[in-house]
Amino acid sequence: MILLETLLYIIKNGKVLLIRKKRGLGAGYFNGVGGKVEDNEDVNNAAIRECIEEIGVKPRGLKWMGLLEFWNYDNNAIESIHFVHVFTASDYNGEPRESDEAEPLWFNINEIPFNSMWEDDSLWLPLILSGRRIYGRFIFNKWRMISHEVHSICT
Ligand SMILES: Nc1ncnc2c1[nH]c(=O)n2[C@H]1C[C@H](O)[C@@H](COP(=O)(O)OP(=O)(O)OP(=O)(O)O)O1
Repeated sequence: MILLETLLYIIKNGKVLLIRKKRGLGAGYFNGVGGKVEDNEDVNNAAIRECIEEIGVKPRGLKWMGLLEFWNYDNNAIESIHFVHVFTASDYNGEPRESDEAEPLWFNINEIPFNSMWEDDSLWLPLILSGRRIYGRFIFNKWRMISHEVHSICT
């Protein structure tokens, strides 16, 4: 199964808006807003749609910040490959609100709750939050990370 997905981080006044995911893959973890890109949708519009659906705000000032690959194995068999386009946004319209998918919460940029996030996040999210564009590839077995690589994208 190959999936095309998005992640979006709204960064404003030295804080980043994360969600506590309430259901599905990664439930209980903090993450950016995001999810699967739909048919006939580009990745920018998917990132905007997921943000509106999950926390009720329309992000503004979107910047493409990189591509992450998550390869998940179940022992020797590939279970899923996720190609995830990552964005930041500098502002938004509306007021963040909870949905059945997500609870939005602001964190200081230097107080990200990495202990309650996907294991890979601490390897790349600080780079994105400092304005670097990146490519990352993370290999998991049953969603436990077994190897990784992270590179800055030359601009
Ligand atoms: N390992 C890792 N680190 C950080 N982020 C993620 C992962 N694996 C992941 O899947 N993700 C991200 C990528 C996506 O943004 C979400 C998963 O999206 P999901 O909730 O499955 O997609 P939706 O389209 O919102 O879900 P449904 O509507 O189908 O329930 O996690």
